[in-house]
Amino acid sequence: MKWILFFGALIGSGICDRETFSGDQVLRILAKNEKQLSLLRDLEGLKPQKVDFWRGPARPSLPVDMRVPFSELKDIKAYLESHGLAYNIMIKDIQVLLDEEREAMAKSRRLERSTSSFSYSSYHTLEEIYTWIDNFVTEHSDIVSKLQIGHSFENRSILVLKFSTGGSRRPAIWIDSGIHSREWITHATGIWIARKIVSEYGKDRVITDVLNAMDIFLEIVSNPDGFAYTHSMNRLWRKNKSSRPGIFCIGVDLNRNWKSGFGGNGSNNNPCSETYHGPSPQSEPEVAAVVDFIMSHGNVKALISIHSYSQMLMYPYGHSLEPVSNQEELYHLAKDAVQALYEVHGIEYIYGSISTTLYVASGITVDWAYDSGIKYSFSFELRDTGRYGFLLPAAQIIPTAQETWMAIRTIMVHTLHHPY
Ligand SMILES: CC(C)C[C@H](C(=O)O)[C@H](C)S
Ligand SMILES: [Zn+2]
Repeated sequence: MKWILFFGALIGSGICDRETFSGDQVLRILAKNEKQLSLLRDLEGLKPQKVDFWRGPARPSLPVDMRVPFSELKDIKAYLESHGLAYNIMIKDIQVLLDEEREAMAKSRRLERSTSSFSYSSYHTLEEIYTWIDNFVTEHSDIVSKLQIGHSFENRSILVLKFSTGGSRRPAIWIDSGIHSREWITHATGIWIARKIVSEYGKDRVITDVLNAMDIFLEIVSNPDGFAYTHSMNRLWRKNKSSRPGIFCIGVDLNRNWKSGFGGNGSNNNPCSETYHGPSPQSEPEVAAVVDFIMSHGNVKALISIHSYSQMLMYPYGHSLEPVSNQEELYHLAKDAVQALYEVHGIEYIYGSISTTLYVASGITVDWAYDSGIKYSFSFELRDTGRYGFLLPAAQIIPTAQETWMAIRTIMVHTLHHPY
């Protein structure tokens, strides 16, 4: 009984309230050389957290975006200045953007309730997305079904939409979004793409051909625990919510927990790091569920894993600078996909292999997919390039989804025309 009173008091006292970010800033730093990059890396994974990399230290030519808590701002700016690290302020006060985002969501929710229609140009909670999935599947039961491929660490269902016009174990395309929970634009894009697939079947020759020959699997919320947490407690949470005895910090970076290159450079064995790889490959139920599903399906021919932000389209490897065997093909396919994306709203993406375009990252989804025989494996980094970062305004959801769709469509049709 005592414990209930204690925890009740704790919650009542606001100690367990949602994290706020008043006065927190996102600094963009241009490191001139490797030494300066390592000075930035030294700030990673400290407890209490001194900085949160939104775009981690990669190469001198790529800017580093770093969220700095208000309480650390003075010290961190002094540290940067003392080491000759030039920076500018990308976001002056994170909480202002968060308040605007929450206000927009509340307004949209009121409208949705009154019109009982789902707004594709708004962000939604986990419960709203799961309800939408059930309604969507009911409405399009001729072509869509809902699969539960497992449960998250906190025992939430892990759901996948299957788009199929028949056959059995047809060659398939896998798309996932939301593996990093704070990348809200990816879930919203996934929802829009689901509706686009059903609306284009029978209209768009390309999509009709794809779905007459292949199945599409779409996992919109790949990290349900983390996503729920971004709504309830910490909007900027990236990892899952797993905890283990004796480990002080919560969560594993689900995009470092895959077998290929596990534990290598570009992942961290510090549980307090945002890129903590976990105790072993596939230790996390959210990753193990996808591995089991794809391996037992055995006929997935393309995998697309959607992240934000930076406006990049990349292919393996992340864990190595070595080119993959069909690098030429992936390069040209990425080029065509990025061109198709550009033609929608004039948004420019860069493209190439992960390790040479962004940074070395080990234990990532697309490296595992490629090494498991899925030769058309891509990772998207959606909008923007840092003006809003993970806090992309909802007004950009539909334009982002429209352009991303054209790139994904390009990859799908290439996969259809190049069976293997
Ligand atoms: C393919 C990888 C490198 C994606 C990347 C990450 O997981 O760090 C995003 C920046 S979140
Ligand atoms: Zn990500």
